[in-house]
This record gives sequence, structure tokens and C-alpha cells, in this order.
Amino acid sequence: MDNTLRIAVQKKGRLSDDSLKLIKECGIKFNNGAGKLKANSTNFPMEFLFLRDDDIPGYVQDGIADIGIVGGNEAEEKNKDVDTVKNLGFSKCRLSLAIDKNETYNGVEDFEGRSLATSYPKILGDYLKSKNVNAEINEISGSVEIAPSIGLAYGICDIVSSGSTLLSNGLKEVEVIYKSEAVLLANKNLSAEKREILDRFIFRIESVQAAKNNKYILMNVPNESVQQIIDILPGMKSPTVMPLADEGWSSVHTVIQEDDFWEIIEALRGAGAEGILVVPIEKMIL
Ligand SMILES: Nc1ncnc2c1ncn2[C@@H]1O[C@H](COP(=O)(O)OP(=O)(O)OP(=O)(O)O)[C@@H](O)[C@H]1O
Ligand SMILES: O=P(O)(O)OC[C@H]1O[C@H](OP(=O)(O)OP(=O)(O)O)[C@H](O)[C@@H]1O
Ligand SMILES: [Mg+2]
Repeated sequence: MDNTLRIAVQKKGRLSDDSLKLIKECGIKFNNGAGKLKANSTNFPMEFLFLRDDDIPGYVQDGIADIGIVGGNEAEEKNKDVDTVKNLGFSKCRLSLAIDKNETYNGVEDFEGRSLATSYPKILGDYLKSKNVNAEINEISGSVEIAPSIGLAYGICDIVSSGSTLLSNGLKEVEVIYKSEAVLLANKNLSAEKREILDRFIFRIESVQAAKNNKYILMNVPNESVQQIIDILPGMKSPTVMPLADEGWSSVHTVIQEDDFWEIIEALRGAGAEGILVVPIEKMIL
């Protein structure tokens, strides 16, 4: 079906909700009833496959799915011949090495001749090789944090986010070896028709992401301070300045980035801006 783009998303797990939320924010509607493993969009040429995340990179490589959403860690581990089209900014986590919290740690050379349990043998193997460390890799499929306490391995390599799973299993993080977030993968040989649908999808994702990273701000400014305020504002274009009914005052509107947010607000207040309103942006078309 050349006129439909097939997307593989995780059926149930850490990626599912945010993947579907992003797709919905892109205005793509679908019905995924409980237990349904396939669905069609009702307003965009997209078909959905709901799968285990482990299978997604391979399905995208083989063209069973045209595109897919997985963790960067899973894409790296499976090492398939696919394009990584976009970082999606959710499911952020890291792959780390951890050991018993009571053990001393001097550096990665401590793992020489020791064993590590992991579900990520490829990423761990590459890392150890790059550090010239020979360690035994014990591949297990889950509950990795239990391994040191039951004598299965000296250390582990697993996903860490808040660190609370390590803490509750008496482990300490000693090296971060890979930083991950959800990524959009694509098959390398998409037809021109599918590529066009993918470009439309990417354009929508970028508009959603840009909106999340920016805020619309409005403020009242004494006329004599307008130039100073404009100099502080790094807006998309030059800000909008409109006279207020109150003589001697103007209203200034612009868009600022989330990252610079508080520094700019402080500078604006210092320069005499009053009644500053900050409004979330629904979509931002670049
Ligand atoms: N605690 C976490 N915080 C943030 N992101 C995480 C966390 N745990 C996992 N992830 C990310 O989400 C992805 C999916 O994790 P999940 O635990 O749902 O996988 P899974 O159990 O292998 O699922 P499946 O049943 O589909 O095989 C991981 O590969 C990782 O990228
Ligand atoms: O640092 P933390 O915030 O504690 O997160 C890390 C944990 O999260 C994931 O497991 P998850 O809770 O998804 O359970 P699962 O692996 O059994 O699916 C991962 O496998 C870690 O065990
Ligand atoms: Mg999995």
C-alpha cells in the first residue's frame, strides 16, 4: 500500500502513552480499542501496528513497518540498517553501570575479569571494548537490578531514570554509558509516495516540538522603556508593539524560548515591564 505510511509503536510500556500523545498532537486520529494490534487513521494516510519495542527496529529495516518509534537505546542495541529521522524528546533515560553500594569504585578498569548482567549486550560490549576492559557479559531479559544481590553478576548495565530502582536494590551508579530518548526510525527505501507522507508527519512533529519549546509573552511597558525591552527580547521576528489606551504605555508581544525563560523575565522586570502574561503555544509553524 504505497499511499499509506505504516507506523510501529510500542503496544504497552514506557513509550506507548507519549508516542500516541505525540501522534494525536499532530492531529492524526485513530481508534485503538483495547487489545487491538492494528488500526487505521481516520484522517491521515497512516496505519498503526502495536508491537513489542524489541521487534520495531527489525520490522522497520525489513519494511514490515515503514517507520517506528523506539528508545534510542533499543535502536542502538538492535543495530539495524535504518534511518534515525528524529529525536522525539520523551522517554529520556540513560544506560549506566552500577555495582553494590558498599563496594569501592576506582574506575571502569574495576570491571576487568568480572561479570556484568544486562539486557544490552551490544551497547555494553562496544563500551567495554572502547575502554579496553575484558568483562563477562551475562545477558538477561529483565529485573537486571537483582543480579548482584543473588550472585549472578558483580555489576549491572541497565536503564536509569530517577535512580530509585538502583537505590531500592542497594546499588550505586558508577558510569553513564549511553544517553537515550525516543527516536523516530524510518526504512531506508521508502517509495516517493511514502516519503511524502513521512515529510508531512515530520513537519507536524516539528511544529508540535517548537510550540512546546516556546512561550508567547505579553507585557505593558512605559513608552520610554520600549527600546530597552526590545533589546532584551530575542523573538522570532521583531516584537509587536501596540499603544495602550493608557497614554504613555505600550503593549509588547513576542515569542521566547523556554530555555532562556527566567533570565529574560527577570531582565524585563528590571527594565520596567509590568503585567507580564505568559501563554503556552498550541502549534508553531516554522
Ligand atoms: N524509567 C524510565 N524512564 C524513562 N524512559 C525509560 C524508562 N525505562 C525505560 N525507558 C525507555 O522506554 C523504552 C521502553 O521501556 P519498557 O520498559 O516499556 O520496555 P520493555 O519492557 O522492553 O517493553 P516491551 O514489552 O514493549 O518489550 C526503553 O527502551 C527506554 O528507552
Ligand atoms: O531509575 P528509575 O526511575 O527507577 O527507572 C529505571 C527502571 O525503569 C525501567 O523499568 P520499568 O519500571 O519500566 O520496569 P520493567 O523493566 O520491569 O518494565 C528500567 O528497566 C529500570 O529498571
Ligand atoms: Mg522490550
